[in-house]
Amino acid sequence: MNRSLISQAVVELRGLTRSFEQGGVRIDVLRGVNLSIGAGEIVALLGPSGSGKSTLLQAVGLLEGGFGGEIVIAGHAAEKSNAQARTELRRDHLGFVYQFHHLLPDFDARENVVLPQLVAGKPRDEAERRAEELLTELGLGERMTHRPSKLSGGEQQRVAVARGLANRPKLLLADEPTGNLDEATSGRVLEQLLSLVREEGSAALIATHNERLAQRMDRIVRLHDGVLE
Ligand SMILES: Nc1ncnc2c1ncn2[C@@H]1O[C@H](COP(=O)(O)OP(=O)(O)OP(=O)(O)O)[C@@H](O)[C@H]1O
Repeated sequence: MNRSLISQAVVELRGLTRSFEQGGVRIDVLRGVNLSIGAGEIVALLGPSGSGKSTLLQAVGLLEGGFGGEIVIAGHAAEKSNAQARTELRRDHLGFVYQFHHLLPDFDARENVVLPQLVAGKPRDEAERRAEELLTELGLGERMTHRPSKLSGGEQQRVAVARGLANRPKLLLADEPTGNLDEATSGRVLEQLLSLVREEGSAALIATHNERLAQRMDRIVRLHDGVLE
């Protein structure tokens, strides 16, 4: 990676560790993970089941405590921040897409993309324009007023992608974002996610089991024995 990317890193992990107790046995899942992701860089996170991909994404997403080491988000030392500051870092810099869409069932597709923007303080008309632009880009122009239950699995995940990007995050975190879709749909949705993330200029860290699609990203990192290789 060149120097300009390092200086603009959206996330830097230094010596990240995490252990869990299972049945009285301590498991060291992350054993000193180092990672730097530059602005606009799309990184595939690979590793066998149980290797700690979700745990790593939770650390970067500032969703849980209990980690050792340093987590720097857009130049801010997150592991030293209090809960309020971490919430602000999450809101201002990070977007999320999960394996299961987690859309709000009582709201239509557009409103699901509008709501996080309102929470971030954007005026409603602007938030609606942004939601419509993203959903149209993802081929959901005709589906904006559908509730999640009236959408296919692939459509639901595309709405979740739009929601994850709605606040123009510097970094999109995606944990097997198409893991619950059949292979053909998964491929199409991941293609769309990648092209939209590129267009938007966000960086992304995407956990996936799909080696073929991982090859299309800027870089592949692999979790093995608790470290990245
Ligand atoms: N809250 C927890 N308490 C105890 N053990 C946990 C907890 N969260 C994760 N683990 C353990 O940490 C290890 C890594 O889990 P993680 O979900 O991060 O792996 P993963 O690579 O995302 O797996 P998969 O590809 O199957 O989703 C597993 O052994 C898991 O059982």
